[in-house]
Amino acid sequence: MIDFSGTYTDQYQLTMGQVYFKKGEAEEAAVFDYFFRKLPFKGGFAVFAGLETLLDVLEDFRFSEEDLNFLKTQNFDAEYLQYLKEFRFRGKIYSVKEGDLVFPGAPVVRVEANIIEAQIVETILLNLLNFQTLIATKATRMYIQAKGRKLIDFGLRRAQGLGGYHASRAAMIGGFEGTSNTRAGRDFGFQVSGTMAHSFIQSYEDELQAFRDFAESHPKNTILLVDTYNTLKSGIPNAITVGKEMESRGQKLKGIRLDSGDLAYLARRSRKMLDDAGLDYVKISASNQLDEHLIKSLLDQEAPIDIFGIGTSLVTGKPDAALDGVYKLSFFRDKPRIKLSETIAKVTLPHKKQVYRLLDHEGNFLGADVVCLHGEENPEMMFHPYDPLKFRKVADVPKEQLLQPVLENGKRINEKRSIQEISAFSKERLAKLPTEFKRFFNPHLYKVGISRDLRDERDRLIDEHKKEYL
Ligand SMILES: Nc1ncnc2c1ncn2[C@@H]1O[C@H](COP(=O)(O)OP(=O)(O)OP(=O)(O)O)[C@@H](O)[C@H]1O
Ligand SMILES: O=P(O)(O)OC[C@H]1O[C@H](OP(=O)(O)OP(=O)(O)O)[C@H](O)[C@@H]1O
Ligand SMILES: O=C(O)c1cccnc1
Repeated sequence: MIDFSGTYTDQYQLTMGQVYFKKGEAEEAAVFDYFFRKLPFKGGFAVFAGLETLLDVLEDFRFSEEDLNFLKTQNFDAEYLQYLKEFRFRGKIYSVKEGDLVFPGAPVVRVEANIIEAQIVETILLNLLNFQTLIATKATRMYIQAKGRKLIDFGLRRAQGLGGYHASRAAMIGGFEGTSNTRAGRDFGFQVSGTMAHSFIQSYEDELQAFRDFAESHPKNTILLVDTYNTLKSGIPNAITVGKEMESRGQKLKGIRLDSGDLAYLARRSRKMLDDAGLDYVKISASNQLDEHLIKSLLDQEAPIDIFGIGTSLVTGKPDAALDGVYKLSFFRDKPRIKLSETIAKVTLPHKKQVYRLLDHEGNFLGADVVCLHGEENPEMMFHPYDPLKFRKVADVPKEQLLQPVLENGKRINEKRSIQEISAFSKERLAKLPTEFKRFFNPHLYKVGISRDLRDERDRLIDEHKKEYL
């Protein structure tokens, strides 16, 4: 759908690449970590999404003729352009499983590749993972509040341009059951659904005829929009007339949609009118600037709404514009690397690393991940990343290893997982997270600590760098 060839990047990746190439360092091995620093939506968790999209892109990543012709105009050297012509991503990637819950400070993805390859894929990796993780997290927050009601993505028209395409994918991972986005349905294999716009009703002289024609044309999938003129005096009575006519033809009206006014009041009144007419099977759907807070509020008001249609707040991640995920070098030319910062929380963690999730004896999440050196089998202690007074013994706590190889020599190790599989897995993981991390207000802080060996290595490198400036 979108052409993700070589120029879909920040140009500094390519300019740095030329320097490595000219210095003969193209084959030097590097390790980068993808992680984020802050949970969006003041929430207690994030849902990792976008991995399969990234793997699709990386398996096929190359510079097209058009890319190379453009780069010729950007003052790159001819030999380097020849190198880019043959460029393939041949690296290895370790990752948390797509759909899993992830937390600030712990590596979510580790890229091991030669320095040029690892650098060139940075932008696309961040672009895909940051956005889909943000939207899958938002969708999951709505899924939790909807308590089993159906969620439909209506967002394409309100999305930030092409972002709507991947927003629909991420929404499905988060627990949406359908989308109005036909292209996303085509490409990702999930349910596409549609009701009708106000323009359709407006185009008729009377609402009833508009409803009748639609029902005749789409008898298996008729959801009537009832608020164009007057929901209770016109929309619902006309929907009941059409529902009855459909019954006489052996068909069933699927639903009605409320799109303005007091949705709780109107849903209650509509439900009663439909039930009294014997149309208790007709579903009530609601839309109009909804988000997780309004879904909660409507259900707290006991609004009998079966389906929520959500656009803007879902696909834009409102009110958080982006996930702040970053990609940092942790190992290069056989040496651990660190990035220093005035802010201690921003000092990066050196070395190839692994992440362990702490579990209770039933396999539920305890509420902490430990980042350690790759190869540490069972970290014994977990330290707060920068508060020396906070640590705990974790040697006897059951753990699971989160970073698993997913790509080797540029090719997937396992079969591509379907969205349905990823979404189901995500719900399994969500069920393992204690409720205090899922509440809206002041959720419990999920801890991400570091092992003793990793802490010592980081501190040693900080000292080493500091000495240079004494
Ligand atoms: N019972 C309710 N409790 C809380 N929020 C509600 C309730 N009913 C509707 N809302 C929300 O309140 C907002 C109302 O929006 P708005 O002021 O634009 O009214 P409207 O009904 O869309 O008006 P208009 O008739 O001009 O389209 C929407 O976000 C809607 O989802
Ligand atoms: O969560 P939201 O961003 O509100 O997205 C959903 C809205 O989009 C549509 O309205 P629109 O006015 O675009 O079209 P319409 O004429 O069909 O109502 C729909 O009727 C919802 O109100
Ligand atoms: O199918 C719908 O009802 C729909 C689709 C997109 C936006 N609003 C509504």
